[in-house]
Amino acid sequence: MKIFAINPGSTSTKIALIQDNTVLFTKNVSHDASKLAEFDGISAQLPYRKETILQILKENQISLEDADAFVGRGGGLIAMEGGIYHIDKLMLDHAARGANGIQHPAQLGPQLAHEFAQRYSKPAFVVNPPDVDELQDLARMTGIKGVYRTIHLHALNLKETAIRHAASLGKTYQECNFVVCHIGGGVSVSAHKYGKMIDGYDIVGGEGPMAPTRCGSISVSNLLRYAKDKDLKEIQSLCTKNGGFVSHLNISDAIELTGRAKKGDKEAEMIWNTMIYQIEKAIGSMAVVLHGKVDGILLGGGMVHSDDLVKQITEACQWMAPVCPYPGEFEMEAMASGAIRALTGEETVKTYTGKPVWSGFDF
Ligand SMILES: Nc1ncnc2c1ncn2[C@@H]1O[C@H](COP(=O)(O)OP(=O)(O)O)[C@@H](O)[C@H]1O
Ligand SMILES: CCCC(=O)OP(=O)(O)O
Repeated sequence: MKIFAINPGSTSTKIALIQDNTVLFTKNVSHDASKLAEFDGISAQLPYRKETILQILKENQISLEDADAFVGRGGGLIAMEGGIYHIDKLMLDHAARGANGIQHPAQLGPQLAHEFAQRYSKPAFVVNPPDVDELQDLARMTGIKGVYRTIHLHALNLKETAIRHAASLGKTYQECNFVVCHIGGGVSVSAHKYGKMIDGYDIVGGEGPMAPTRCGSISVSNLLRYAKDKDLKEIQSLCTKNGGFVSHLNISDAIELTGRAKKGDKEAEMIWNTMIYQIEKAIGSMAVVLHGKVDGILLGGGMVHSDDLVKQITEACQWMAPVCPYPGEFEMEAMASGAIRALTGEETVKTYTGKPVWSGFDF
């Protein structure tokens, strides 16, 4: 079966044509930040991202006529169970307007997959979007009455990495406990207990470790002091695109940051080591969530290509469980294999309800 997968990210659009387990064609287009800044809101980027994809297909003489399904990374959706979802009218509406209040390019995924699927009259799916919420009750409560936690993170890659690592141990995802991280443009750290992601962070809401484009957790009073004479939008953008490395040095590229550190830039070195330190602390807290019964600490994402990052995390965390690096991501393959499971009937396809998967405590 041939699947066309579309993964719009904060700085890139990744596409792949995958047949069964073989990647026939893949391309990662980086977008100039100033080009993306021209658009007013994420959904306004849709025609530009679509045109970019059509151009690549044309240049590489790729036909989608015989694709069996189209799959997009989801986003902008109301908290939902993990799984494979039909892209329907309600999902499209929520993705287009960012119904969860977050603006992230992942919400273009369903819209793009739907447009291609319509063109070729084929089905369209979303697999484990960032809005997957399988939190245990204890992870939902906060210290403010009426305010409850929900999470937005790299659910697709976290779950796929866990599924693959479990298989490498001769087990299923449902038989293992893992702390799983995605260390890329955003940084996700999560606890997976017997096939459910029971805790994690809202990495577009200002939770978790600092990341190249995100400020991460910060004390409320520090933030209020900082925000006193600033616009709310400016503060929100620290949580999604202008925090972290960008706030400090106006760059998001970890290769450049570590390059500067190697040349003796003490500030760059401190920022790099601080991010890693915060990731280590987050891993420790997720190991506690699992009561120390951890079959592995799995590291995915682009920055896991850095030997220094893997070495530091391994030294700090290997006393808890084996640290296993998976540099890069399995997002394209995860989307395609989800679509194949949907087409073969191996996994039931869910319908997006637009209602939060959790609606409050009974007390
Ligand atoms: N060899 C490397 N060393 C350090 N950082 C790297 C390396 N390769 C890629 N990266 C960094 O990984 C980040 C992008 O990760 P990626 O997982 O692709 O992002 P996203 O989560 O946005 O898809 C960038 O900051 C990039 O500089
Ligand atoms: C919306 C959460 C997923 C995420 O942060 O993705 P990127 O790292 O690609 O921006």
